[in-house]
Amino acid sequence: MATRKTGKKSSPSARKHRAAEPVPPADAPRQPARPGEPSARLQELRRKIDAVDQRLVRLLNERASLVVEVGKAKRSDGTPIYAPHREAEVLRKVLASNQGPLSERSLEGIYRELMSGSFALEQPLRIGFVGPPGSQSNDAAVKQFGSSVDYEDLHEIVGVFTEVRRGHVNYGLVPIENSLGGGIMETLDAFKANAHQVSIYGEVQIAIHHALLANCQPRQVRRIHSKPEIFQQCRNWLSTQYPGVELMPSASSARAAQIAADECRKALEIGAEPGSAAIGTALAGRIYGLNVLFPRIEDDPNILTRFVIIARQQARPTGDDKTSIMFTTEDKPGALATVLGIFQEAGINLSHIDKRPQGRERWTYTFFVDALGHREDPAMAAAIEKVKTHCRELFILGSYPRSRRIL
Ligand SMILES: O=C(O)C(=O)C[C@]1(C(=O)O)C=C[C@H](O)C=C1
Repeated sequence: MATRKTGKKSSPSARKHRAAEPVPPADAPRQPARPGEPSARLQELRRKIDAVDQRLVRLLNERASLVVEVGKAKRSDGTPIYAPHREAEVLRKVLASNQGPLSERSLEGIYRELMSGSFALEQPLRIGFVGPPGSQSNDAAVKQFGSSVDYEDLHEIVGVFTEVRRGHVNYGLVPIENSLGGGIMETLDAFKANAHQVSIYGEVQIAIHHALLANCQPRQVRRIHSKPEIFQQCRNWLSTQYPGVELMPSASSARAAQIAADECRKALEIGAEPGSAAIGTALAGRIYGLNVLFPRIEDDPNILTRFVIIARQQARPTGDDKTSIMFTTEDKPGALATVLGIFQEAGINLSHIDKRPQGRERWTYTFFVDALGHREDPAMAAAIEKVKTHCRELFILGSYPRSRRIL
């Protein structure tokens, strides 16, 4: 109810007769606002946004109250806090109901952050990643789990497996395949050593973008730090934009950002011109205090890295899943073809295959395949049982929702 200057509340009839503040129609000639002053139209639109925000805050907290109850229910029946099948369902329903103008990418980003907040309401989560902070893996973890969980730099891929296995982190995120370089052998080897205790619980596809980061003007750049393979991925851009610059190899793009920031700071302390830059993620720029001079300088804008989320739990079916299987075949001609043929006969599509030396006998291999479907699907379960009869060893690394979007 409106309150007049006296503080008394006005009666509905009195309000009815008070001349409402004129709201110019959308197509009215724009009243020239005083310099620096928003126009009447802009002010009215902002008032409407404020009113919508009030409703949104109420709805978000209504949703959060339900999530608190979800957390209690999960604790009483031991259901995992992070539920990728439910996350996939929430995102699918939300995006299906989106009529715009908000883009799907924006709406997904909002909901990922909303679900990150849910974790904080249900139970604080710790996510292990391969650092240093600002690495591509850190960028992928934050894009997947949002800002309301704790992150722990476990330095090496094998360290993420170890800490997930020990329960020191709830989930881990490790790179498994890059569209340029293929399979990440440290991850494949880590699965060979941990297949009993760690499962693949989800997957994340990240578009890899490299930015030139520095605290100086573009023309002042004299040396650029980064990983050798990142210099390769930006070779054409570097040769046209910075043909004479000194390229300084570093162990990681995040470390490169740290070094460039330190060199810039030392130069400024002695009054010298800072000339150090790094190629890394925009996240690394934010962490180490470097500006993005040029975003997306990679020669190929379609580089993707696929990460897997590892856990001590198994993900439930969603109807759109993948099953990753690791196996060594018998040492006889055509053994691998026989295994692949079993999936083909079962009408199961294989989306990925990779191999690593088996490690015990020379020229024997451990194979990794991704089959479309969940291990609980009858056709998949039957095919896997048949494949086992042609393998020395077979481990199901995990069944999990297929990643349908690139973050
Ligand atoms: O429904 C659940 O299991 C929740 O934990 C809630 C919720 C959500 O915010 O919608 C949060 C986290 C997810 O992994 C899935 C969904």
